Amino acid sequence: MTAAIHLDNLTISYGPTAVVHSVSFDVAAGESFALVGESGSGKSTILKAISGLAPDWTGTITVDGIVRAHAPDRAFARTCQMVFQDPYGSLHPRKTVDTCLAEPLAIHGIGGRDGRVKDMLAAVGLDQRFRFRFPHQLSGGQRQRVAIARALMLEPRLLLLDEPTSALDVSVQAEILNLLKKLRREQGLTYLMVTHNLPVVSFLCDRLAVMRHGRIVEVAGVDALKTGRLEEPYSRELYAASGGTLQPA
Ligand SMILES: Nc1ncnc2c1ncn2[C@@H]1O[C@H](COP(=O)(O)OP(=O)(O)OP(=O)(O)O)[C@@H](O)[C@H]1O
Repeated sequence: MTAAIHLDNLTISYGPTAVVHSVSFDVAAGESFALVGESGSGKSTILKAISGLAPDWTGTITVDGIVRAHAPDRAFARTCQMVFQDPYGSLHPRKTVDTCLAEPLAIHGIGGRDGRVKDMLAAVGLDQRFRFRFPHQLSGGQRQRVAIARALMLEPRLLLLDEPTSALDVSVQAEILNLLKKLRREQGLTYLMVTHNLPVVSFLCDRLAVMRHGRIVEVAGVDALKTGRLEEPYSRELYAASGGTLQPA
């Protein structure tokens, strides 16, 4: 089976500095895969390179069977979308929810605007009365629902999720995690997700890669995380720091 995401020997730089070094992994279609590790280890940079926001990379990036070029690629947006940590920053402050959701359809010349906006609001659990509000008239959780709805407007098969709940209050985090779980099940989505939060990985992911200093230290199934049986010393350190009880590797 073709991997939904295939990264081979991926090295990513900002100017003269490489921050991700020779990273390789596959994410299967329908899988939910997490990147975890300390701050600055290069997790977000991997998502940015896949989505075209960090263009200085070498190696191979294949998404849904198509090898990514370095040039902008409009068709890519219909396959794969990114959701950012801060929904306030990612939504235009002077555009209503309606405009924000309809925009991707207009850009890609897709019809059925009204029906699709209404359906997508319902899919992310937002009442239709939110349709003509502006971002500042929404709560943080509602804004993140809008950001997720916008990402799904073009019916992509993959979502790149960059700390999608870490800017939210704890009580709201659970709602958004439940929503992401439901959407993945209903729409057969593939997730590649960056998070600091190991309980989030246990809840939402099938496998994880642990990163440190721009390299992958370990790839493991979520069972190894749930049972405290990660193998590499750094992964075990990270797990213990999050309050987990280690078992023999
Ligand atoms: N636009 C940029 N220009 C230059 N350096 C950058 C840029 N964005 C990130 N970096 C650097 O690249 C490295 C990796 O950053 P990245 O954001 O990918 O880490 P991360 O693992 O996602 O961290 P965090 O968990 O804190 O978000 C860091 O050293 C960071 O300072």
